[in-house]
Amino acid sequence: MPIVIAISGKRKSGKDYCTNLIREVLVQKRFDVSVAGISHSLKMEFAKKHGLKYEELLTDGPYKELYRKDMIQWGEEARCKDSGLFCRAAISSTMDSDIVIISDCRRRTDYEYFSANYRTVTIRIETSEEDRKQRGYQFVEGVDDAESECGLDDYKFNLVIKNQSGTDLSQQLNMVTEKISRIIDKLKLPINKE
Ligand SMILES: Nc1ncnc2c1ncn2[C@@H]1O[C@H](COP(=O)(O)OP(=O)(O)OP(=O)(O)O)[C@@H](O)[C@H]1O
Repeated sequence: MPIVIAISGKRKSGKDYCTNLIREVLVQKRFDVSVAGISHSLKMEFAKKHGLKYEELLTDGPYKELYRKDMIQWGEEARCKDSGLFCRAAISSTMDSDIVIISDCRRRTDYEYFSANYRTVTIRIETSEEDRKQRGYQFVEGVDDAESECGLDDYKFNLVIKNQSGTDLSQQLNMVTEKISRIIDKLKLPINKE
């Protein structure tokens, strides 16, 4: 069963950017690492259920816009019935990996699902509002004040990565690999044999 690194952060905090860096440093340490996304699994399930084009739903083009409202509503209803549904779907195809990075946790129920089912390390990506704006962020009412953006604001994360200008990321990435290596040693997991 994989170890889960559950990443969260505000829009444009750099979740994808840091996910890639974390994946790279762990691959360098010879771990078998997969990356999965909860929003991708929602889109996949929505596409299957409604006979739509999954790949097109991943883009920011007009196709996605056509279905955006229905997809959000369907996702909320499905989550109400089963809060772990999209988390389960996201990780299901990566079970053979040593480590799975979930790049887009947004809700307490996401962290609850992974923590209840996997050895999970929660990582928050933090950045300044100024940096987010430079990366294209603009406040949108109903989005940036919604549960999906604010639900984890007060969560006690295992690690916090400061991904903002003037901050060195390499030292922080070392903290991640050290934490993961300690967990693997402690659990005596039969991985990373050289
Ligand atoms: N430390 C950094 N140095 C340079 N560019 C960065 C850094 N962090 C993020 N970026 C850039 O900022 C943009 C937003 O980052 P990213 O897509 O990783 O954010 P996100 O949190 O995943 O966003 P969203 O919530 O919208 O999916 C990207 O173009 C990314 O390359």
